[in-house]
Amino acid sequence: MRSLQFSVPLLPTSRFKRHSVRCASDRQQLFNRIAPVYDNLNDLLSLGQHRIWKRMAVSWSGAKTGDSLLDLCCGSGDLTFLMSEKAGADGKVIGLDFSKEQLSIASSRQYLLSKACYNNIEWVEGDALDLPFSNGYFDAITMGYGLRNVVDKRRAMQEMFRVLKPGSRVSILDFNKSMQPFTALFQEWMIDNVVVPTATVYGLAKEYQYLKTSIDEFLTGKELEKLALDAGFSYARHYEIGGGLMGNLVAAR
Ligand SMILES: C/C(=C\Cc1cc(O)c2ccccc2c1O)CCC[C@H](C)CCC[C@H](C)CCCC(C)C
Ligand SMILES: C[S@@+](CC[C@H](N)C(=O)[O-])C[C@H]1O[C@@H](n2cnc3c(N)ncnc32)[C@H](O)[C@@H]1O
Repeated sequence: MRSLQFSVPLLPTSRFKRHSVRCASDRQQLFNRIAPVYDNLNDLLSLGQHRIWKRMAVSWSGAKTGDSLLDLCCGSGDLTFLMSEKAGADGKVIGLDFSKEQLSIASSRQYLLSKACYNNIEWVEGDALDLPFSNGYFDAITMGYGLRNVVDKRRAMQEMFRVLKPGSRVSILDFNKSMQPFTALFQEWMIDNVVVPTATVYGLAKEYQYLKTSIDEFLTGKELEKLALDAGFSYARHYEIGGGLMGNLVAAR
């Protein structure tokens, strides 16, 4: 899975195997199962809007040419590819995920899309709760639809803080747990009446029903800002996007 164009100081990967995987293994299996349809369903269900939200997330990360960048919970790589375009040939990008199936799709997309700058990408199978990187290594981090899915959000935020350089930013895109009753009801209605019925066609009803539970159990924008400040970030601001259905937390170390 790892490409060998450049070498990032990875800590021994056995750390990944020792921690968190077992308790997170249901989620890992869920993301392995949905991998074959994940990209198509995102385009269909969001009417392509997720591509705009992802561009916004990358722009908020402050990533620039020559940077060392990290895309956490990269899945099939949408944000990693956008980060790769920002970093350019002199930069490097790591896409990290714990789902082998998602990483395998990401890696084949890298090959099929065959843009020269994508040579700066390395795919790493690993745990967002126990990052195999040294302190203060990255110039910017993105995480798209990942924080809601990790079993320990506080730990994930602490790990992002640890591997970021002082002054650098993390940009975290996810569903917004809205405080507006109409937005929250509309979001729930969309999942019950559009998302789950569509996923049912592919035999993935349960996997997409999980979306609703995970949003219920997620944090509001204000709570996310507090989580980041508690983890040590000096600045944190949550923006509602996509008509309030989505949110993006920007935090600076
Ligand atoms: C981007 C989408 C889903 C990502 C996604 C995230 C997860 O954590 C999952 C977990 C388990 C299974 C699947 C996923 C998963 O696919 C698609 C989002 C679609 C929205 C629910 C609906 C968007 C509605 C509108 C078309 C947007 C209108 C915006 C307008 C500006 C008001
Ligand atoms: C909804 S997908 C998002 C994929 C991609 N970032 C995007 O925006 O389309 C969530 C991803 O988080 C990954 N994930 C969840 N918990 C993780 C963890 N503890 N460590 C690494 N990856 C994790 C899953 O395997 C899955 O690929």
